[in-house]
Amino acid sequence: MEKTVRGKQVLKMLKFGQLTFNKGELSLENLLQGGQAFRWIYNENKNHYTTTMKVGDSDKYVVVILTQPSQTVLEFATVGNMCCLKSLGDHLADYLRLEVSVRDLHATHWIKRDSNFTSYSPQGVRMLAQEPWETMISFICSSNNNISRITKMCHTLSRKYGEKIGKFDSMDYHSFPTSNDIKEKATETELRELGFGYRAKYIIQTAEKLAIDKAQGGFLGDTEYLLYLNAHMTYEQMREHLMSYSGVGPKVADCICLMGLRMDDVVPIDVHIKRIAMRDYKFQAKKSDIKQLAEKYRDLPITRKKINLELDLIRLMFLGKWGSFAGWAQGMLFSKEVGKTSGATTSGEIKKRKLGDITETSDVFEVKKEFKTEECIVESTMIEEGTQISIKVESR
Ligand SMILES: Nc1nc2[nH]c(O)nc2c(=O)[nH]1
Repeated sequence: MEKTVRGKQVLKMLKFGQLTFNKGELSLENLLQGGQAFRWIYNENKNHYTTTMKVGDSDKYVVVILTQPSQTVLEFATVGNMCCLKSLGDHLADYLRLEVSVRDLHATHWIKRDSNFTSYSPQGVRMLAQEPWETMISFICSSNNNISRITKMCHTLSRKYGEKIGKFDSMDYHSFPTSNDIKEKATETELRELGFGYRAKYIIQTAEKLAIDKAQGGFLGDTEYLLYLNAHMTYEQMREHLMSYSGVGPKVADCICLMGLRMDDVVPIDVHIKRIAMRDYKFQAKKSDIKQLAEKYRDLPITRKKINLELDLIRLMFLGKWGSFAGWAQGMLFSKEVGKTSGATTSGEIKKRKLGDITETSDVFEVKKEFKTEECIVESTMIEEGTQISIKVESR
C-alpha cells in the first residue's frame, strides 16, 4: 500500500460489510437515483454511492458508502466507522426492504394478475423505506419538477440548513434538516433565491406546521411523530393529515405513504401513470363510481378539497389489479416510463444515465440476507481539514 501524508495523519481504514441477495432483486444503478431518493451521490471513478442517514434508532447521521460489486452483492461502510457494521447492515436491509422479493412479486403475482407485466421485469428496482420527514420535503420539491432539480434542491437544503457530519473524498456531508432547522434558519425569500420557486413557501409553511404539531403531540423528532400517526390511522386518515400541510396534494401524500411509510399498496398517480392507465388499461371513470367515492370522503374535508376523484379511481383500479404490493408494481412502471436515472455525482454535476439492463434468470426466488463484516481497504482518500492523505490499494 502506498501512502502520501501531508499534515496531521488521520488515516482510518474503511471496514466493509456485505449484504447478498438473488440476481435481479436490487440494482443500485437503477434504484438510488431513479426518482425515489434524492441525496445519494455517485462517484463515477470508484463506482460507489454515498449519502448521510440515521442508522437504527439513533438520532445521529453517519456518512454511508454503498457499492455493488456484483448483481448479488452489496458492500457497505461508514466513513470513520461511525457506527457498527452489524447495525448498519441491519439498517440497510431494512431501508432497501430486502425482506421483500420483487422478483417473486413479479413472477407469482403481477404477471398472473396483469398480462402487461410479462413484457417487463423489475430490473433491480424496489421500494425504499426512507425517513418520512425527508420524503415529505423531497416530494414537496417534486411538484412540477424533474429528478435533477429535485436532487439539487434536497442537497441545497442539507448544505444550507443541515448539520455538517463529515468529509469524505474532499466533499462535505450534511444531515437532512429537521422541521426546526428549516423553521429557525430558512426564509421563503432565501429559498426563492436558491431556486425553489413557489415551493419555497410550501417548505417554510410545512416545516412551521410540523414543528408545532409534533411539539403539541409531545414528540421531539419529525419522523417519530409521523410514524406515530401512521401507526394509529387508516390510509385515508393519514392521507388527510398529510394533505393538511402546504404543498402536499394526493400525489405527494401517496409518495410519502409508499416510500416513507411503507404502505406497499398505495399507488401514486401522476400524469405518467394516468397516461399508462388510459393507454394500456383503457381506463374510463364511471359517473356512479365517482359519486360513490365522493360519498366515501364526505367526512374528510381536506381530501374532498384536494382530491381528483378520477385519478383516485385510477389508484383504486391499480390496487384491485396488482394487490397488496401495488405500489411496488407502480414503482416498476414509473421507472420504466421515466427510463433513466439522474443524480448528484462527486464531480459536482448532476448527470442523467440510461437504466442499466439486468438479464433475468429463473433462479430460486428467495432473498438471502447475510452480513459479512470483514475488514477491507478500498482506494480512498479521507481528508480532515488541514490534512491530505491518499491511499493506493494493493490488496483486499
Ligand atoms: N416510484 C415512484 N417514484 C416517483 N418519483 C416521483 O417523483 N414520483 C414517483 C412515483 O409516482 N413513483
